[in-house]
Amino acid sequence: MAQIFKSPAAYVQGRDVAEEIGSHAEELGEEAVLIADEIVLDILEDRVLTSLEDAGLGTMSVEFNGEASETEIDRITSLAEEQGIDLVIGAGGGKALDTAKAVRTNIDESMVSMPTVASTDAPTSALSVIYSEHGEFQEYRFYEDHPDLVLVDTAIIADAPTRFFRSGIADGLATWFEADAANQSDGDNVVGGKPTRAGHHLARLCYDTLCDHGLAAVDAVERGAVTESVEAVTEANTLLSGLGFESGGLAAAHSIHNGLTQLEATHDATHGEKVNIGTISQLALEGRDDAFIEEYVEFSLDLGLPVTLSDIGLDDPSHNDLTVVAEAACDEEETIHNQPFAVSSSMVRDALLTADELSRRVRENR
Ligand SMILES: NC(=O)c1ccc[n+]([C@@H]2O[C@H](COP(=O)([O-])OP(=O)(O)OC[C@H]3O[C@@H](n4cnc5c(N)ncnc54)[C@H](O)[C@@H]3O)[C@@H](O)[C@H]2O)c1
Ligand SMILES: [Zn+2]
Repeated sequence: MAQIFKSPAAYVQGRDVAEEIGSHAEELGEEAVLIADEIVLDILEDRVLTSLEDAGLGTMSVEFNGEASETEIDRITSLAEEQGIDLVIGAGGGKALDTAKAVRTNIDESMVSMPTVASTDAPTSALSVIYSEHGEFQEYRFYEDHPDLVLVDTAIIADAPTRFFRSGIADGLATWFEADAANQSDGDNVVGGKPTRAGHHLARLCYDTLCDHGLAAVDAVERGAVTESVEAVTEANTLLSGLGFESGGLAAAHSIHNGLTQLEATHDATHGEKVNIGTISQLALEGRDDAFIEEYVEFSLDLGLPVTLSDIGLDDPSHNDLTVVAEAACDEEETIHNQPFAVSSSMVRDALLTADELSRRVRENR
């Protein structure tokens, strides 16, 4: 199988770049629709539409209802078709962006992805995670095309609740451990090929950037400040993590995350928060040295990330609950089989239990 690397055509990041969207997007279409929920429209609708209109584009906005569901995608697709839209602009968190990607694919036109939180690596990818109207996971949908432009205004990112920013760091830290496992096992990446050196090394750069700048960036975002560390971590959470996971490959941490979503009690934890439990469990599954796992848990605690099952809503989960998680994580379609050794559901359940106990001990000894 060939090595494949894919990415968005352009990435623009900086303080107040939302106001420049017109100059970056003017070649992409003539009639633009902005898809964002009420909170996000409040934050940027005026600025974004004015900039697009100044660049000569026609504009409209559609309020996103909050769920990346088939019904919502169909509703917005019909509106876009009626209005002759040829440029879809998605703004918000992962769900708004995943919805915009699906609408863009339905109408087969251009797309700008505008994350307003650095909470996941969804902004740069060519896939959507689709849910039922009630928020149950349904499927991954893979697309031919990436967004034509990803535009990230770091003033908006720094102003958003810090919890999103921390969650994006967890999603980004996992990227390296998973891409490295996929590389060691000669596994497949998410864009249908083997990892390139670029995919693997961008995942490593993501990890190093987060280790070097994560704590000071969280401090800055707590106060709504934009610093060079915030720029570095925003790029790591968004661009490096996105390219790293798609072109480098996923492995156990995200499969364990997907398994955890089977339990209703975890639904209040963010994507990145559940991924962090997946990462610590992956390290336990791999049999990493005690010192290495403990250092990772310490870093997570310093960042304000969850480390135990009860931190993500699972107080005292039953043996049966953890078996459900572990079995879902080991589904034959899951990326956990990119680990460089055979993985069974009992190994995953025991890794979850071990990671939980180890993290509890590290926290108690602080
Ligand atoms: N497609 C991919 O490659 C990919 C990758 C990772 C995660 N995901 C998906 O992304 C989703 C999770 O995304 P998420 O964690 O961003 O959460 P989300 O999209 O569910 O929610 C984001 C929330 O933040 C609010 N918000 C956005 N910007 C804000 C701002 N500047 N200030 C205040 N509030 C703001 C929104 O109103 C919304 O309530 C899940 O559905 C997950 O499956 C997809
Ligand atoms: Zn993720």
